[in-house]
Amino acid sequence: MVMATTISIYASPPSSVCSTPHQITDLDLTSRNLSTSPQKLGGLSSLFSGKGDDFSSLRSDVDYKDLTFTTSSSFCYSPARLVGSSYHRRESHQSPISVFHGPVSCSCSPPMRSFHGGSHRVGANGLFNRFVRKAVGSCVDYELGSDELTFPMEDGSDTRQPYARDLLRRAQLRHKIFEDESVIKAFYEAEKAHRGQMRASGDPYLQHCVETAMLLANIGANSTVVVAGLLHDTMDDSFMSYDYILRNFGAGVADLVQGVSKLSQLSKLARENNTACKTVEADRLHTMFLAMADARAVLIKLADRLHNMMTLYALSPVKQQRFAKETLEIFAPLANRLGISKWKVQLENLCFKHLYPHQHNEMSTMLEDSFDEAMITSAIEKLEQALKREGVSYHVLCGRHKSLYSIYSKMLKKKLTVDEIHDIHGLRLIVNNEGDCYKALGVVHSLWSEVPGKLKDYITHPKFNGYQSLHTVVMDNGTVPLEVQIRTQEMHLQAEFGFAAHWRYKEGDCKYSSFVLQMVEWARWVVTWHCETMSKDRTSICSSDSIKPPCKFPSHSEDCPASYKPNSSQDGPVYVIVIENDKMSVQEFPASSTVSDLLSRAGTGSSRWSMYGIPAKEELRPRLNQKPVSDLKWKLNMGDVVELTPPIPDESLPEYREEIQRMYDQGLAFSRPGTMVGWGS
Ligand SMILES: Nc1nc2c(ncn2[C@@H]2O[C@H](COP(=O)(O)OP(=O)(O)OP(=O)(O)O)[C@@H](O)[C@H]2O)c(=O)[nH]1
Ligand SMILES: Nc1ncnc2c1ncn2[C@@H]1O[C@H](COP(=O)(O)OP(=O)(O)OP(=O)(O)O)[C@@H](O)[C@H]1O
Repeated sequence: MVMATTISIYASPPSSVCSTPHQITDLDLTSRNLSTSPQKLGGLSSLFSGKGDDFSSLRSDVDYKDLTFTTSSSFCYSPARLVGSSYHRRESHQSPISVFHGPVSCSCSPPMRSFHGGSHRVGANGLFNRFVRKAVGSCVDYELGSDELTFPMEDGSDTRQPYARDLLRRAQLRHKIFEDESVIKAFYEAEKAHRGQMRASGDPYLQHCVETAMLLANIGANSTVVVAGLLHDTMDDSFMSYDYILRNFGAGVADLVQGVSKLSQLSKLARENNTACKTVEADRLHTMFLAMADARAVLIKLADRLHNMMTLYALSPVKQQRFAKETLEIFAPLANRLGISKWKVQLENLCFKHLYPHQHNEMSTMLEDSFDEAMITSAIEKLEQALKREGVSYHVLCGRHKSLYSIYSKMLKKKLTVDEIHDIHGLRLIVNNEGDCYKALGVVHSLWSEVPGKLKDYITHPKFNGYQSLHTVVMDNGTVPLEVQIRTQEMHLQAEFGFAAHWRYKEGDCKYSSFVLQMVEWARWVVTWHCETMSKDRTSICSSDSIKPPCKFPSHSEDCPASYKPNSSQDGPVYVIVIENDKMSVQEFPASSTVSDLLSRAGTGSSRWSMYGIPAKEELRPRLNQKPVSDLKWKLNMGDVVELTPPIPDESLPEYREEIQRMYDQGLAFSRPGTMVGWGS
């Protein structure tokens, strides 16, 4: 739920605070934090003032407020930084009215013509599409080649769809990017594409598109990503084609929408097969998602999933469970890898609530009083003043509440009671140099009493992975433990992007090949680059050699080892989805493997040769991305889907023949004389 904080000019994100005298340079696209920055906020400030539907049990649950890019999840406050900051500019775009909650009012609802539920893909069958288009009365024919927009752009002139105008106006009040010409154009295209479609919640489908785009806008995504966010479902759930999007919005947007569509298909496949419950395969899926699509497509998919999770109540309990499981296993870790910990926290807490309602309730009740935002903000103020008094300057001072799910996981993992978790409240201080780390530690210990045995000096004794920081736990008001982490900017960047990166620390990095590590690093940079903080802060970030990206951003040089591009030649493995006997698996193959290599691994291992002179396994009749494979030397690419159809056993052949004959006869009976129906097309 949303918490009001007196000091947050970030319109009070839920559970964190932050103060930065100079400039926030970290790239943690995180969550619920409070921070203070005397000079400039590097973090985003675009905020929602709305809040999650029924997530009121705890403030650590979803709220739509900020998705700050600031140092790990922070509430930021500082009088100085208000002046001329980008923050200020953005804040003026905030509105107290949420576009997200509650259905669009009845008076302006779109016409109901719902055919939602199936996915009618474009291009697979033109005849079929035209038929369905007619049948469902879709008002748009995307294959006609019209580049013209069929909606009036002028405000007020689109009298046909007042609900849409209303939705757009509300979105514009919340974020300036919705006034961008390309975004308005995309909005109306999405409206046209989804007209008449409703969500299970009863809301117009368009609302989901806007909410997805809004989530993206709030983490600072640029207009290309926001436009693609608005159109993200058009290829799957309407008849808009890749070419149409290309003509109207350019290749950048069309590729992103196609990327999201592919991710949606894979995710559906994985969900139906419960693939993600196997750790190894879930891990391959994360990697595959990042590798096969532009990292920004993953970002859009994550926003889409986050909004779907926020409205999960509208689905049946069975579906709720399925979505929540997949989200916890695939999407929350992806958000973590991309450094968007605000989304990760929201996704995890929502999954927690749906998958373990009993434990969630218990923890919510137990921690209701502990999640005291005022405590963090006052601790920050206290430390800020003391640092000023002692002449210790700093970059960032921020705080956060540990999320409900993170507390629960830590209790399980370390077999602790809630009272034994000392970092439910945490502060992080980023200073200029090592000497200041120790000075600041002295200041902290002079303000609060130290909990014996909890001081850790990872600066003098770095962790094996290179992680450096000072940690201490002190007692606030003599009763509440407060963890304080103190580090330099370089140490912080190492902790976010280097070998000691937080996602690896959380996941345990030993299992990753350098390929995966490079890819995640690249994806994080891409995502960050396309969001606001990165473009502002890259100079200072790149000043540290240890975490310097291998070449100049945004584009890597051709020979850069970290320049992962989908389908480019890579030494790393490829992950391929194999569907055999109706079972899906995610398999790893060395780079440059072929369909033939896959076949040699598949099946039950018959080594006999068929009458055509190819091994019997080729009788598995492989289909690659839905097309029969004609050349077994075809190279496998990341994210390929290979279906293997087992040979028809000899004894079943007569039965099959009879069945085919029956279908054939029926087909002829229903068709016009001389026309073949269903066969040979
Ligand atoms: N990025 C990153 N953060 C780390 C790493 N190690 C520790 N941290 C951070 O530091 C916090 C405390 O770590 P430690 O002081 O080592 O504490 P611990 O031994 O894990 O046990 P607790 O005191 O129960 O948290 C963690 O919760 C992380 O936020 C690391 O390798 N990488
Ligand atoms: N003391 C702190 N002050 C500010 N931010 C913190 C602090 N400790 C962790 N964070 C940040 O909060 C986010 C959520 O971390 P979370 O509480 O889930 O795990 P953790 O504390 O890092 O690890 P663990 O649960 O293993 O102790 C991360 O971005 C992390 O960097």
